Amino acid sequence: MALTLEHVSKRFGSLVAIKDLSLTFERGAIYSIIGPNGAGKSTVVNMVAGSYTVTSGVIRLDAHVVSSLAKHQIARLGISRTYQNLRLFDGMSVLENLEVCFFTDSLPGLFRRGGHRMTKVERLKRCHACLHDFNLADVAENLAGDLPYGRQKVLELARAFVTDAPVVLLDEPAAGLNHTETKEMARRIASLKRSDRAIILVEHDMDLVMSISDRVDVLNHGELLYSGSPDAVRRNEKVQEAYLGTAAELDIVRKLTEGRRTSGGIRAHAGVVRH
Ligand SMILES: Nc1ncnc2c1ncn2[C@@H]1O[C@H](COP(=O)(O)OP(=O)(O)OP(=O)(O)O)[C@@H](O)[C@H]1O
Repeated sequence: MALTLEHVSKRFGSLVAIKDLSLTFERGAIYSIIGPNGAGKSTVVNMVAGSYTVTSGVIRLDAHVVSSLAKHQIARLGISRTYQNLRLFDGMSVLENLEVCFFTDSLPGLFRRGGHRMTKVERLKRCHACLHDFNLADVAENLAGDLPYGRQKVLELARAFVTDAPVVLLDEPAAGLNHTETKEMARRIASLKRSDRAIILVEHDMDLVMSISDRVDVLNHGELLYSGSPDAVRRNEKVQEAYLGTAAELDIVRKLTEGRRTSGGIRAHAGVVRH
């Protein structure tokens, strides 16, 4: 039982963002997709979640072809996600931000469990358990927009898990976090690994990626450059050449600028560090 990408390609006009990509993600593991800026990582997440259509190929969740479904149908099947940039409802409370995840009819892209409409009591019980698990119970009634950035990232994470989705896509969960918060985020994500769930993350922080991933998939120019265990990826010369050398340099920049809030993390593009 798995999420599979079978010969998936994505074009934006003349640009081939993803080229003939085939990957399988089984439940019970944490996967990371890494690669240079523009490699196609977010495009993969966006295709799986239904934000982008595929140009060719098929994406399946078990027996379901998800690549022909709308975003809210995919969410309902059990694929939830976070975004590179926070997408919380700032004017709603922390608790309400979790509650809305159960209504996909009115809010496409958010998740309602397998077509079963839970009672309000069931939903609230689940949300409160989630607040407790994610250490957010003390701010349940606060406005999401009033939380410090680090806790907003935790809330965003909690939203992806509150509905118990079997596939969770995390797009740069550590973007903009300082070193301590990033370590805490890594610990938190690792603790969310379960035999009935696949966690797939796109992340530039190599310490986080290497410390929690069961498998790392390296993309370069929209193609799979290498796939393997963190150790194997670290040792691979092609990966070092295409990405990890740059990532190590970036890590130095990140540490120097640690704790500064950014919209999409501190990332390099053609040698330019963006804030
Ligand atoms: N909606 C879009 N329209 C046109 N081009 C796009 C769109 N989304 C992505 N692209 C292009 O597709 C390529 C892959 O982009 P993508 O965002 O998937 O890369 P990435 O690996 O996630 O990069 P980053 O690490 O910077 O987030 C890039 O050349 C990007 O400019």
